[in-house]
Amino acid sequence: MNLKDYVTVVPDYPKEGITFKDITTIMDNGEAYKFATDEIVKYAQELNTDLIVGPEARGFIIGCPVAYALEIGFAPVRKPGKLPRETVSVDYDLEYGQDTLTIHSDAIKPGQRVLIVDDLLATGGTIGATIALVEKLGGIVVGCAFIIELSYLNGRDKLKGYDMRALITY
Ligand SMILES: O=P(O)(O)OC[C@H]1O[C@H](OP(=O)(O)OP(=O)(O)O)[C@H](O)[C@@H]1O
Ligand SMILES: Nc1ncnc2[nH]cnc12
Repeated sequence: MNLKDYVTVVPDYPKEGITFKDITTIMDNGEAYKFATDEIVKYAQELNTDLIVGPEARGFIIGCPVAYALEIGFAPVRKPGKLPRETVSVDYDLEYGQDTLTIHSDAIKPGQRVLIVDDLLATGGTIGATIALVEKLGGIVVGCAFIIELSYLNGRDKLKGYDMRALITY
């Protein structure tokens, strides 16, 4: 299957000059959504993953079915004020803004092999912050998986030394 055929490219969203890659047209096609999930499941198996960690909101859409298929846990990374118990947090930059991410302090057991899953790698800010959160809690980041990588934003340069897998590259 050519997964790229299922991505919808939206010019000038959410701001002029940003070319938005919309994955909802992967998700609303059962075959494409399963194909994308299965590819990440295979990658997670190669890495002997113990736990999936995904940033809100689109990291949940991709990460949760991967965790379900592998019968392992999923730990959510969320924007501030959304997790009810003690958290750790990290500030980060986006392609179009700035934000903070948090995770429950007890979400990861020290030494757990964590695969980080998100829909898209752009500048790498979100994944850099998610890596920092996992490592603060003593987790081992074994890899990062995406549906899409925007290689022209050079996100990988910020994330040297980490194994990365993207299903589609622009
Ligand atoms: O590599 P980066 O430059 O950090 O950008 C990638 C992130 O941006 C988007 O999320 P966004 O923060 O827009 O939140 P959403 O998933 O809640 O829409 C996307 O889902 C990634 O998580
Ligand atoms: N260009 C883009 N398309 C979709 N999601 C994004 N998140 C950050 N940049 C994005």
